[in-house]
Amino acid sequence: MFDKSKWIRLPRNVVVGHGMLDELGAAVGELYLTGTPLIVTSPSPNRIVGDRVRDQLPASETVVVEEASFAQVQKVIDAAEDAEAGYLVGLGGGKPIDTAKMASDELGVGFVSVPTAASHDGIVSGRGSIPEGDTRHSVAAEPPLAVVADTEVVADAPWELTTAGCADIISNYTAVADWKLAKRLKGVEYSEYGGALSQMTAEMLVDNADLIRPGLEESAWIVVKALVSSGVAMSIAGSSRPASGAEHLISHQLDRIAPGRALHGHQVGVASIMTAYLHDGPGGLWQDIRAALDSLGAPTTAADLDVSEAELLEAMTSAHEIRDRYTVLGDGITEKAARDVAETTGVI
Ligand SMILES: NC(=O)C1=CN([C@@H]2O[C@H](COP(=O)(O)OP(=O)(O)OC[C@H]3O[C@@H](n4cnc5c(N)ncnc54)[C@H](OP(=O)(O)O)[C@@H]3O)[C@@H](O)[C@H]2O)C=CC1
Ligand SMILES: O=C(CO)COP(=O)(O)O
Ligand SMILES: [Zn+2]
Repeated sequence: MFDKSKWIRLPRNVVVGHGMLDELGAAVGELYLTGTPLIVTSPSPNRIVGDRVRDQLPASETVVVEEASFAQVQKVIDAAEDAEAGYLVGLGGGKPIDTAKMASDELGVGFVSVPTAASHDGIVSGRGSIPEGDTRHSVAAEPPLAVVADTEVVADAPWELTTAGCADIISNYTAVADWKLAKRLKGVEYSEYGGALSQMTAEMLVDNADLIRPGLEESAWIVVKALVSSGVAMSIAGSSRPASGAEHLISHQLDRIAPGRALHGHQVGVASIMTAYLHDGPGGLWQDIRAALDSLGAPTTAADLDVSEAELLEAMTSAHEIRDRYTVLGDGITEKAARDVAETTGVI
C-alpha cells in the first residue's frame, strides 16, 4: 500500500481572479473528468452563484448541505451514488468544500474546489475537517484537482469571513515556530520548503495588512493567493504542520468547549497571539500578530470570540491532549501560566 503522505499532491489548475467563475467549465474540461458533476453547496453560495456554476457545468446535479457533519457527508455520498457522479464540485465556504472533499475521498472520485469565501486554508488543502465527534482537527483527504476562486464573489462575501482567512494565515508564524521546536526537542521530521513557504505566506499577509480592506477585490486576491500558498505548504509537508501548531490545538479545544461561537480563523488568530508570547516572551512577535489582527478588524480578545475566561483557560490547559503533536504547550501548561499569558497579551 502506498503512503500518499510522502507524495506532494497539488491541484492541477488554480484559477484566481475577477470573473473567473466563468472559466470554471474550461478549467474542469482540462482535467478530462467524465460522468455527471455533482455540485455540493450550501444555501447562500447556491443562491448567489449556483446558476452561474450550473451554466458552466451542463447536466450537473446539486446537493445542498446545511451543516458540516458526518450525516451531511453521507447525504452527499448517497446523492453522488444516485447521480452516478463522476466528480464533485465543492461550492461555497469551508462547510460545503470540506463535505465534498470528505465525500469524494470516500467515493474515490475527484473534486474541484470553488470557494466563495476566503475563510481558511482548507479551501485549497488536502486536509479535510468535519468538526464533530472526537476528532476536531483535519485528517488527510484528497486535495482538489482544481481551485477556481472568483475574487469578485469572494470580495462580496461577509468581511468577517475574509478576516478569519487572514488570521488563519497569520497563525502560520506560530505553527512554524512549533514545528521547529518539535524538530529540535523531539526529532520530528521538518520540511525546510514547507516551513519556509508557510512562514513567507504569513509575512506577506502581514506586510500587506494595510491593503486588505472590506469590499476591495485586490484584498480578496491577496488573501486567496495566501490561502493557496498555505495549502501548498501543507501538501509539501504531507501534514498540516506548516499551518497548525498550538494555536490550532487551542482552537480545536474551543470547538469542543464552546462550539459555534467564533470562526476557526478568528480562534486560531487569538490563540496565536498567546502562543507567540509563549515562544518569544515579552516584546516579541506576539505584538506584531496582535497589531496585524487589530488592523484587519479581526478578534484579539476572548470576549471578541464570545468565549469566557474560564472556557479559554480550560482550552489552553487541555489543548495538548487532543493530538500527538508536540508544540510550545509541551505536556501541558498550568492554569496560572495560561492566565498569565492571557492577561499579559490582553486576551483576557
Ligand atoms: N480543512 C481544513 O483545514 C479546515 C476546514 N474547516 C471546515 O470549514 C468549515 C467552516 O468554514 P466556513 O467557511 O467558516 O463555513 P461555511 O461554509 O459555513 O461559511 C460560513 C458562512 O458564510 C456563508 N457564505 C459563504 N460564502 C458566502 C458568500 N459568498 N456570500 C455570503 N455568504 C457566504 C455561509 O452561508 P450558508 O451557510 O447560508 O450557505 C455560512 O453562513 C468547518 O465547518 C469545517 O468543516 C474549518 C477549518 C479548517
Ligand atoms: O486549519 C488547518 C490549517 O490552517 C488544519 O489544521 P488542523 O490539522 O489542526 O485541523
Ligand atoms: Zn486553520
